[in-house]
Amino acid sequence: MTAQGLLTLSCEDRPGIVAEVAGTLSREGANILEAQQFGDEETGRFFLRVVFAGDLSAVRGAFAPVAERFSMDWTVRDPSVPARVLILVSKFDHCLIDLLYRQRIGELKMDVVAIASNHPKDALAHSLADDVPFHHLPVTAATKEKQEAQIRTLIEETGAELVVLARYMQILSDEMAAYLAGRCINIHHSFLPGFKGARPYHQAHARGVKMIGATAHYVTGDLDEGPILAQDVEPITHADSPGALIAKGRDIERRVLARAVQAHLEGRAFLNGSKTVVFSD
Ligand SMILES: Nc1nc2c(c(=O)[nH]1)N[C@@H](CN(C=O)c1ccc(C(=O)N[C@@H](CCC(=O)O)C(=O)O)cc1)CN2
Repeated sequence: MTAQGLLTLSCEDRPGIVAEVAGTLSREGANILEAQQFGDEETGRFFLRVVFAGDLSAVRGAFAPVAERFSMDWTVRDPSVPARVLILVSKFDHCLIDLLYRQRIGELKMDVVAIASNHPKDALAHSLADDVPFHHLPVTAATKEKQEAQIRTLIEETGAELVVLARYMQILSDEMAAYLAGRCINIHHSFLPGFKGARPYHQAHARGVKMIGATAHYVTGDLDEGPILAQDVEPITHADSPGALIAKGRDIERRVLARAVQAHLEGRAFLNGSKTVVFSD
C-alpha cells in the first residue's frame, strides 16, 4: 500500500551509499520526494534523510540487508504517526505550555503521553487541563534513585519514545542519562558552552554579558554538555537585572526547545559523536 515513508540512516561513510539506497527504493517502486545528506570528513560518518512515496513494509524489508551490509543505524517509518512524548518539568512551565500549545495546533506532531514533575501540579503558574496525565514525582538526593525508577516505569508504561526536559531542574543520574541516550532533550537557559549548571542568568548578569541565549541539547551524563540541537540569542543591556534576563530568556527558551523537538520528531536530527547533524526544515 503506497504511503509517504521516512528513511533515516547514519553509517561509516564510503562510496556507493546513496546509489545503493536509491536503487533499493527504486526496485521496490518507491519514489524519492525529498533527500538530504551530509558526509562528515572529520568523524567519517554519513547521514541521509529520505522522504519517499511507496510501500513502507516492502521498503523496510528490502532495506534491512542493505543496512546490515553498511552497518547502518537506520529507521523506516510513517512520518504521519505522531511520536509518543513524555515531558518533565519542575516549577517554570513556560516551555511546557508552549510545547502543549504547539502540539494542539498541529505544529508539533506528537502525542504527549504524560507530564511529570518533581513539584505538585498546583505549583505550576498555568493550570493544566486534565487531558494529559500528570504525575507528581517528588525527589530528594536520598530518593533520586527511586524517583528515577518511577520515571523509567512511566516511560515504559506509556511507550514514550522521546523525553523532553522542559526546565526540569534535576540532574539525571549517569544511568538514567545512558538509558535515555539520544531520546532525551533538555533546554538549558544559556548560550552553551557559557554558563553551564544552575542559575545561568545570574551567572550571565554577574559576567556583564551583552547577549543571553538558550540551548537545546540531547542529555548526557555530562551536565549541559550533550550534543547541541538548537540555539538562539537576544541582546541585553547593562540595565537588565537578573529578573529581566529571566523574563527576556523565556521567549528564547520556548522557541529553541520547540525547534529542537521539531527537528527530532521530523527525523532531521542525528547524533554525530559529541555533536549533531540537523537537516533544515
Ligand atoms: N544528566 C543530566 N541531567 C540534566 C541535564 C544534563 O545535561 N545532564 N540538564 C539539566 C538541566 N539543567 C540546566 O539546564 C540543570 C538542572 C539542574 C541543575 C542543578 O544544579 N540541580 C540541583 C537541584 C536544583 C533544585 O532542586 O532546584 C541538583 O540536581 O543537585 C543544574 C542544571 C537537567 N538534567
